[in-house]
Amino acid sequence: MTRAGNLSLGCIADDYTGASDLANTLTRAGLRTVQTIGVPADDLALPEVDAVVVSLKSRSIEAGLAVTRSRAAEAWLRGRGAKHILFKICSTFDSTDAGNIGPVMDALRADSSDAIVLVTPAFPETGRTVYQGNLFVGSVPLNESPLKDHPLNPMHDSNLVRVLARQSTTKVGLVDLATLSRGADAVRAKLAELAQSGIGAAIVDAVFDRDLETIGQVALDHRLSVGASGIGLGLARALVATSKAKPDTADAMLATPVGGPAACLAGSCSQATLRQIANAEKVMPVLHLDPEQVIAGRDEARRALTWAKDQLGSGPILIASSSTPDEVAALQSRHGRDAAGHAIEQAMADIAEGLVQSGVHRLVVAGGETSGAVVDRLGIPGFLVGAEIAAGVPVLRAVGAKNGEMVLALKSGNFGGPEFFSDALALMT
Ligand SMILES: Nc1ncnc2c1ncn2[C@@H]1O[C@H](COP(=O)(O)OP(=O)(O)OP(=O)(O)O)[C@@H](O)[C@H]1O
Ligand SMILES: O=C(O)[C@@H](O)C(=O)CO
Repeated sequence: MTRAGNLSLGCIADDYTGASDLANTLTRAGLRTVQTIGVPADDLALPEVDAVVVSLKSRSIEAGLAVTRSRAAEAWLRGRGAKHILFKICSTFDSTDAGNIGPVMDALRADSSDAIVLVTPAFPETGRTVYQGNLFVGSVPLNESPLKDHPLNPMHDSNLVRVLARQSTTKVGLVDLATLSRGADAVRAKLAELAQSGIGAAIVDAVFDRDLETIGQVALDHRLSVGASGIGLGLARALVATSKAKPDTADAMLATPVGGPAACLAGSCSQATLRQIANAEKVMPVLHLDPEQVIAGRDEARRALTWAKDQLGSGPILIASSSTPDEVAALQSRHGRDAAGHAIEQAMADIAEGLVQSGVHRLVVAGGETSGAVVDRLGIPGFLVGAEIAAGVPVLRAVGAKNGEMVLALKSGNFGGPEFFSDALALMT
């Protein structure tokens, strides 16, 4: 292992599951990639890589703090030679009018001196496409998708030009699909025209991977871009095509099994996760936390750990806090959105810590904020990217962890097929 040196690509992800989604995409496209948790300490030994994804937990924190943390990550990545930085946001543009996509983009743009920033959350492999600036989740606009009921950032507007303009100090424009279809030079010309008229950020339409390839080529002319794994794919393909990075796979680094008991934790309340939990009930013991009791104190986490210790010898288990949108809304109206979310995240972190102390070294976590709380508590500094469980969700091998060898899967709430928990455990040997 050597220190990461001359990076082709530096990435700052606003949550941990999003970071592993991006690290997965970059790895599959041929970039040797490592995911770090927070800005790495100087003595963290990292393998020789093309890309580093610094995972932050900055999606739902106060905007000023998100800016400060993102800038610290930016400084570290630029210091390792990264010429281009991708600020990785959620493919469903998770944010509020207070941020944090706009404020972080504005700060990183000021640092990069780019006249205009390309922004696209499109990730066609998972059904996220952008047309005329409107984000679609599968066949429906964002504001009609399950994201309208998100516990932390309900999305009520699918027009990203408007959404981003409300959060940013710059004017926001659009590069539409018709321009994209005319190729990289047409996109360059459109961006120059927008920049000329004082527009500092452009939502870029993308429906197919070929659109992302065009966007990736153009983005490399700039020092900063903003988007989800789709633009990561475009950037990676452009870097590999121009031989700025060597095609490789991380599989060789990840060969040795970890073994031992396995557990799953679900804090995501997305429709996809609720369905995956229902299916897991058929194949493993599932404990549903009582969210009221979680908020009342730490006894609920202790109850869950006692239950888990009795079960772990017989096979994998799942512990879930997840509830339906109506139940989430009722809990939030009694306790406040942030207080409820924070208490449940900390209970999940308590449970994860107890599970690892009981010998669990294979852990699946569903939900970005939930994964952030868990990984922080376990003190894991970084991950190598292994096999792909589902689009956007790889097996992760911890590096430099104080708890010894561990494999994890950090699942974005909306990702994975109906049998995700079993699919993950089958690959996490
Ligand atoms: N029963 C519940 N009632 C209210 N809030 C809950 C409940 N269960 C979990 N939460 C909170 O809801 C939030 C879920 O966010 P999280 O990021 O973990 O999942 P997600 O948004 O579905 O995933 P992603 O960000 O990857 O799309 C967390 O703050 C979690 O603590
Ligand atoms: O882009 C996505 O949808 C995911 O990587 C994510 O960030 C969800 O939290």
